[in-house]
Amino acid sequence: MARKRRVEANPFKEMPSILYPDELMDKAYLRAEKLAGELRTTTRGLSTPKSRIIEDNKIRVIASVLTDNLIKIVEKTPSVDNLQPFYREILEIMVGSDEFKKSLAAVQWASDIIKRLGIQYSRRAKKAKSPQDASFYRKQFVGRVSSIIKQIYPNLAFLGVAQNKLKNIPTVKDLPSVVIAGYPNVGKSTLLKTITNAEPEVNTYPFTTKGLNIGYTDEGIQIVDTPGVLDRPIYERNDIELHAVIAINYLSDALIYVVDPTEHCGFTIDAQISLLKEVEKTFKVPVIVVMTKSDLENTDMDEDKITRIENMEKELEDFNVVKVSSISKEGIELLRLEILETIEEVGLSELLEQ
Ligand SMILES: Nc1nc2c(ncn2[C@@H]2O[C@H](COP(=O)(O)OP(=O)(O)OP(=O)(O)O)[C@@H](O)[C@H]2O)c(=O)[nH]1
Repeated sequence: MARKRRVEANPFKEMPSILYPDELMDKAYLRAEKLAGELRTTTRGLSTPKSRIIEDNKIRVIASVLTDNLIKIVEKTPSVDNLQPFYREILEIMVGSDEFKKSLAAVQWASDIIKRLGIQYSRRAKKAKSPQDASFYRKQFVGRVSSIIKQIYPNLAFLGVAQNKLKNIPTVKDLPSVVIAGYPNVGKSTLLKTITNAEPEVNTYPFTTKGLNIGYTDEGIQIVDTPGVLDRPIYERNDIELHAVIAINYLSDALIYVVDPTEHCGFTIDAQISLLKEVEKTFKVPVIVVMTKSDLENTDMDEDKITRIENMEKELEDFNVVKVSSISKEGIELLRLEILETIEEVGLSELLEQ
């Protein structure tokens, strides 16, 4: 089976900090004034040629500071179309890709137009008939560029917020990855801790308020628990959650679906099986079904529940099923082996740590 992804380091890490219109104009203006000061000390009086030189230089410095800052934003921000699918979904979830694209285009537009105005006004200042004219062209230039910068204020503000949100999203390592799914309270995070023998890294992905929990097995398999993402039927999800499901889909080489046959989780076996089928259909990767809480297997049993469990066993005939208890550790070693075999089955064993 072809691997779906190669997730690289966070592509938004290089995005520069975004200056706001006033800060940007101040920066350009200060640079221009500094240069003008230097030029003035090398000249005496304000003859027409000298004033032309000063105003022309101010215009060129302002244009270049502004365009440099704007173009840096465009160049250091990954283009939406070249993003890997996983990060494209993240972008959609966190800030909205359409608005992101639109804002970058606006910044590019402003940079182009300021560059053109810079050339135009520098020419005018150079040809000015008097110091007053030269200064008038420079002021007109400053007025025009500051109104352009103000015009893209919403776009700069949007990119500033986006940069803040996106710069710290953690990298999901390019290791074979198994995603854990199942209703709330079935024992997913306890299982993750048990099979990875470590406190998982809790990465604050914005999928839900809870983030992603990631742990690593001794063999170097990445196990990803996705609280709030794969824990209820598709029809109950909003748009953002659907994008989260798609993003997680790009990460998963295999799935562990956790079923709690004791129903202590508060969800019926039927509901759990039906979510299993939905997740299996959506992800199209091998699924290991883990029947958890096996230490409680024989508690609270009545006729009804016994029938439901028997039906469940029939429903799960086609699945690879492992019974485990995170408390007594029953089945844990078997599950580890199953995971390893599944990773080998999907052709990813060469990615395992030696
Ligand atoms: N007896 C028993 N209890 C378990 C086992 N695994 C988990 N539990 C308990 O079940 C409850 C839910 O476990 P969690 O691991 O938090 O479940 P979860 O699926 O991660 O829940 P969410 O974070 O809400 O999605 C906790 O009280 C656990 O202690 C098990 O194997 N045996």
